[in-house]
Amino acid sequence: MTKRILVFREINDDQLAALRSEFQVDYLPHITGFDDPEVLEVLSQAHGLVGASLKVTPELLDKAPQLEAIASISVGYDNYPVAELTRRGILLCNTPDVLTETTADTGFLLIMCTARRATELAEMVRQGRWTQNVGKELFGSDVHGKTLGMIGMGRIGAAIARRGALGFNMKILYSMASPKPELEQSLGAQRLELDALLEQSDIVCVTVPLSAQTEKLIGAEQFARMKPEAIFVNVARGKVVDEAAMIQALQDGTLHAAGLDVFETEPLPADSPLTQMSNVVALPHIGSATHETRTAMAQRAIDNIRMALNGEQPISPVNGEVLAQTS
Ligand SMILES: NC(=O)C1=CN([C@@H]2O[C@H](COP(=O)(O)OP(=O)(O)OC[C@H]3O[C@@H](n4cnc5c(N)ncnc54)[C@H](O)[C@@H]3O)[C@@H](O)[C@H]2O)C=CC1
Ligand SMILES: O=C(O)C(=O)CO
Repeated sequence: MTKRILVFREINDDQLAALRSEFQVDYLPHITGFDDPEVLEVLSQAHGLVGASLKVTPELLDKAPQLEAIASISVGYDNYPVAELTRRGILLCNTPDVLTETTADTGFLLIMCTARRATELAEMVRQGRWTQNVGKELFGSDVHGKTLGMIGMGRIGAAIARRGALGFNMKILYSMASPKPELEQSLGAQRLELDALLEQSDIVCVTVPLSAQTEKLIGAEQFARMKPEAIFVNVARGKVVDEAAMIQALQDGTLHAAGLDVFETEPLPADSPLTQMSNVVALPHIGSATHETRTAMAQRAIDNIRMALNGEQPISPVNGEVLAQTS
């Protein structure tokens, strides 16, 4: 029997053709949810799912009785009920590593744009408002030589820290439960408790996954601890931050500026105050969005789903316990 896969994120034509040579593929790259009756019909027959950015709930799994595996085109897997998938013997795979450097580039892009006020000033030029030499009131702040505090020092965190230490001569602080001796050695990184990191950093950058433990990890109390001239950057997940508290801190000057790729609600509602603040650089969740990296992520997901549905060990399983159950 040919297995059936629902693909709900755009992939390249050659990748789709390769999948179609082996599986029956329902290609619905533009759906924004699974509620549509036509989508539910496809879901009820699907053995595999390949996609990203849509919430999969336990209730939805009830409507997908054939489901054997999900290959997310993302490294973050907060959209999936992992314990429930494991309980049902459904394998979940993600795309670590292939997006690390591109997402770190985005993190550094946000650091640079926010510190140097690049988007705000580029907008001034575009609108024909550059009528005199830029004076003090529009100066930014240096990035090189400053202190970069990493909340989360995994793959992406370490790649941002490496850019900071080796390219910009920055002092690196990080907060994590366990030390990273190789980064302390190679980057001179120093591990601190979160509060001390917040108090000492010029730039605070979040790269932790969203989980029950990290939801709203950064709120009013944490913003209050930061230096008044501090810049806050989030390339992880919006819900790691108490967004209302961040907006308040930006409005009352407790927080100097923020560079954000991720938000509590995405797409960011047009009436969010964040869209109007000159001290905010807001990007539409483009951490990994380059041609090269999105192609590599889709390929990893395709390899994962092929292997999973053919009973082989996929490259990057999240809930490997499922494999142990079936072997
Ligand atoms: N903006 C974007 O487009 C993208 C966002 N992401 C987000 O970035 C996250 C991180 O990705 P990777 O670096 O590949 O994951 P990773 O698993 O390599 O790194 C995350 C690190 O955070 C640490 N951590 C967890 N809780 C912590 C806490 N409370 N305090 C300090 N450290 C903590 C973990 O121990 C781990 O070392 C993803 O889960 C995803 O949510 C990833 C790719 C693109
Ligand atoms: O991979 C992820 O987790 C993303 O957010 C998008 O690349």
